[in-house]
Amino acid sequence: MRVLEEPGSQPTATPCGCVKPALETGNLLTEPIGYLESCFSAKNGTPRQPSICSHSRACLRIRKSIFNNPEHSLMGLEQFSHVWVLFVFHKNGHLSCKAKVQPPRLNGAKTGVFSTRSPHRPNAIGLTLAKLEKVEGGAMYLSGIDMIHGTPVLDIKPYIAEYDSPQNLIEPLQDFNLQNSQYKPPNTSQANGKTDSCDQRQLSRCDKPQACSHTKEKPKCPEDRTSGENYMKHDNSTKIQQKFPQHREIAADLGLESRSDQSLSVAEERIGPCCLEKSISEEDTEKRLTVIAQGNSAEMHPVAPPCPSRMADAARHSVVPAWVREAPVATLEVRFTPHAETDLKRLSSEGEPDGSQPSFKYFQSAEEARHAIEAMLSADPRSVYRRKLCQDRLFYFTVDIAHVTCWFGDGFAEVLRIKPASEPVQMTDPEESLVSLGS
Ligand SMILES: C[S@@+](CC[C@H](N)C(=O)[O-])C[C@H]1O[C@@H](n2cnc3c(N)ncnc32)[C@H](O)[C@@H]1O
Repeated sequence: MRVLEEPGSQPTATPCGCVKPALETGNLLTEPIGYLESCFSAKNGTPRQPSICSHSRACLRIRKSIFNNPEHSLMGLEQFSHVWVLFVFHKNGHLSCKAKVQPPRLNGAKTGVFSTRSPHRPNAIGLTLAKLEKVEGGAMYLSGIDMIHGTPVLDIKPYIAEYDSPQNLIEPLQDFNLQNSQYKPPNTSQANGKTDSCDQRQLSRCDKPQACSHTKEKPKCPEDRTSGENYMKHDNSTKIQQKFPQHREIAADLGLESRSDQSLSVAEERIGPCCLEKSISEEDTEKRLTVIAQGNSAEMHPVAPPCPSRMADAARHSVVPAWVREAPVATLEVRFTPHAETDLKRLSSEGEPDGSQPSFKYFQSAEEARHAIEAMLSADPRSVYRRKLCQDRLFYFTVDIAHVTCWFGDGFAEVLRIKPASEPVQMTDPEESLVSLGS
């Protein structure tokens, strides 16, 4: 194997004579394409991953200093449902990082920084998969985010399941004989030595059935999502998980359905939609999976003898260490005191004098705000330190215009008070106006 020599860190001179950090050395000078307007104003209480709170919303406006016509850069993006957001953890406080970190899920134990999603890494770059709600001019509206207000965004890329998810490989692996490693081409065009080009793959999404029949889902034509009216109040009821209702039922049948969606997604990811379908389509109704309850998590082991398709399924699905799935802390029950309930109602009706319009900037209703608060708290947003040593301390966070005060007891979080956020969010980019949170 060729060893790559580390290039010198000398800056290179461009033809025009100016000195720029060299791309070749990886010394990239970044310039944010925009600064995120997010419903989270501070790190405290912000979900640790985007999947935790589907109602969390944000807007990204492409800066005019990047493109004269920002809307040109977003052309075509509205045809995608999800985007990767690359951003800077600008509120890390410092640049240094450690080789080993303590992710909250490991409850104090250490692991290598590159095996985690820790914000503290050599290059403070974050990666979030967000739902793209709408594109409007030079702005895109996102949901399911875990970044705070003012986060500098470096890049946006469309999420393409066919490229980005092992579960969605274009070529089914059923014909891949794992024992003799002989690959049988799945169709004639490939048998002729031709493979689909990237462009063909993309175009085929709408025109013809996809090769992978995992989800039994009909391919969808992208709808024009530029025309919606008000993004921030967009109906966000369609969740990705709803694409697999049959899997939900089966998982429930297997005793995996839980109050949160966590165990189910574990089931789906562990054995995959294909396996789940197979386990009931076979006449033998004996459960082919053993469910071993471990605390609040469920682990599944296939007990049937491995068959080629099962092995192919295993090869197709991604693998993660157990600690990622087995949260050391239970999902918390979230309660609101009567006082907090009243606060929430008052806050949501303060927008209009007659109380007809909610005053939230990102949430559509008090109910949605409530769901978001529940989602954030049930995932226990406290640091390991706080969880272990400051159990009895009050916990505060701000989401949208709500400043939430709560406390944690054994297995629950209780919201005590919700008042209007008083601190306006500091702007990161002075040239551009961001949505200001707070009153
Ligand atoms: C664990 S990181 C994961 C981010 C991303 N999904 C990833 O995997 O790279 C998410 C946490 O980063 C913190 N965070 C979000 N935006 C930040 C920012 N701009 N600067 C520093 N920390 C931030 C919040 O505390 C949030 O809970």
